[in-house]
Amino acid sequence: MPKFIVHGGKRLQGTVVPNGNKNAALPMLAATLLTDEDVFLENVPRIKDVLTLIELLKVLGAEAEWTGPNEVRVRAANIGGTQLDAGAASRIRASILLAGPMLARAGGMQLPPPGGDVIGRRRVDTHFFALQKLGARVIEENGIWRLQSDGLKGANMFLDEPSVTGTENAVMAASMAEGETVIRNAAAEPHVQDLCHMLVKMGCQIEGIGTGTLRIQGKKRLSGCRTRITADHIEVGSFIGLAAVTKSEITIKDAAVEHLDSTLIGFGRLGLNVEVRGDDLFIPGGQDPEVILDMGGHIPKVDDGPWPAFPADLTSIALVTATQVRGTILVHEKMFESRMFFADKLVGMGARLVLCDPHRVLVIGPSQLHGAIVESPDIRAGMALLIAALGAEGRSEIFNTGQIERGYERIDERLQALGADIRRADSRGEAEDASDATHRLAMKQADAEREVRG
Ligand SMILES: CC(=O)N[C@H]1[C@@H](OP(=O)(O)OP(=O)(O)OC[C@H]2O[C@@H](n3ccc(=O)[nH]c3=O)[C@H](O)[C@@H]2O)O[C@H](CO)[C@@H](O)[C@@H]1O
Ligand SMILES: C=C(OP(=O)(O)O)C(=O)O
Repeated sequence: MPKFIVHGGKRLQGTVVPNGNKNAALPMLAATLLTDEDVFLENVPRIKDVLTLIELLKVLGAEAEWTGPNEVRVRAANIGGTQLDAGAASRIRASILLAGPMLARAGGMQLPPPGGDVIGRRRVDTHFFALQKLGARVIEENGIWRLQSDGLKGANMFLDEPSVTGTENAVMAASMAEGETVIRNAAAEPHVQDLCHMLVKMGCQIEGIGTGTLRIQGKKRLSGCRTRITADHIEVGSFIGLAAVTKSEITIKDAAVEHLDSTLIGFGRLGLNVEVRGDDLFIPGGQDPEVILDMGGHIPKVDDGPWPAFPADLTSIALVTATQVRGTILVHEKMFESRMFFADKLVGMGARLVLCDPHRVLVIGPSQLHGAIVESPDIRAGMALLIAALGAEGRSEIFNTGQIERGYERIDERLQALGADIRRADSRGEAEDASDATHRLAMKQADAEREVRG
């Protein structure tokens, strides 16, 4: 099983450029199915989830190739298959994003349950509610969903919660539905906005992008387009946490600062100084941050919520950061039931904190972290543990790196470039798991394709 070996306690220094947003790349790849013309996506992160989704697009009959280190061309001229392999679909959450486009373009598909992070129950009711409102039929048979439609029709709907991927599915289906669709209580995250801007380039009319009400005029036919994925605000937040925990001076270039208000408020409560310089962030080194108390001297919290609130995906990073800040703060992750469980692993590394319940962790900092052997339970907890290891005294081993690499491209190389002592190792004699082997193969294929193209 691959692992990272880290010798922590070193100050890092340098500039890092965030990759394109994972959670935008996935729906935008799914949206390529909405047209029979070429779609070029720029700034696509070369991460495991993206490679898996490209595999699934190919199963459905699309041509897809890397046309640059981070550029993908997809042409879904002839959609052939309408059935996905359950193994591949269950490796990523985003397989469910094929539902909307396949209903719109091919009249349906058979969809196995999606995978994604094991961070608590992940309901899909909002997706099916929205698709049914647009006229789809959903039949569950032996754990597979059969989705069918004889033509989608625009509708006025209020989502029971602003589900991110649920909204994305609804928008993609509505983009080719007959007439107008209004989605109220829609999610408005930067990735939902990126997807909507792409659909507009493809010829669909959408009003209200970035708000909780989207008004979509469906089109019979959408065209190809070229579009760029915005910088990943979750990666930016992760690098802020990295700088804080390792007390390093780091510049984050092209950080899409227009999406960072709530993130900077969250890290601001942790007393961290982050300077916005144009579209870059500069985090001065050697900081000794102290929690900023609420008025009256009350204990503050970093808590998440639907956009534009502090992102749920950054709560794990906020937690590890809080272990290195003077004072007491509550980290409250309201959405997922098990995302905070990795707090125990931080305790094992020396952090002083109390896991109050599945959602709330009270952190009393700072504490001296020491190296440990740990396993990444999910993508963000994995990144938080990697950050902890880089700030800790001594040697750490982080297993299940595949989780981290679902979302962070070449993270070991990028950390090395900042001066981190991290290397990748394979424990000899141990078999790789199936998804790691597929990832390696897909990476090789992508590189070979690139070589052929010169
Ligand atoms: C591929 C992708 O884009 N994944 C993201 C997407 O997942 P995903 O789209 O699966 O997440 P949802 O927005 O559907 O909701 C996630 C969970 O939060 C709960 N919930 C949701 C909305 C709400 O207002 N209150 C609430 O408690 C839901 O019940 C659900 O259990 O959005 C999540 C929430 O930002 C992120 O963590 C994931 O990284
Ligand atoms: C939870 C996440 O991803 P996914 O929804 O793909 O599991 C994440 O990006 O933090």
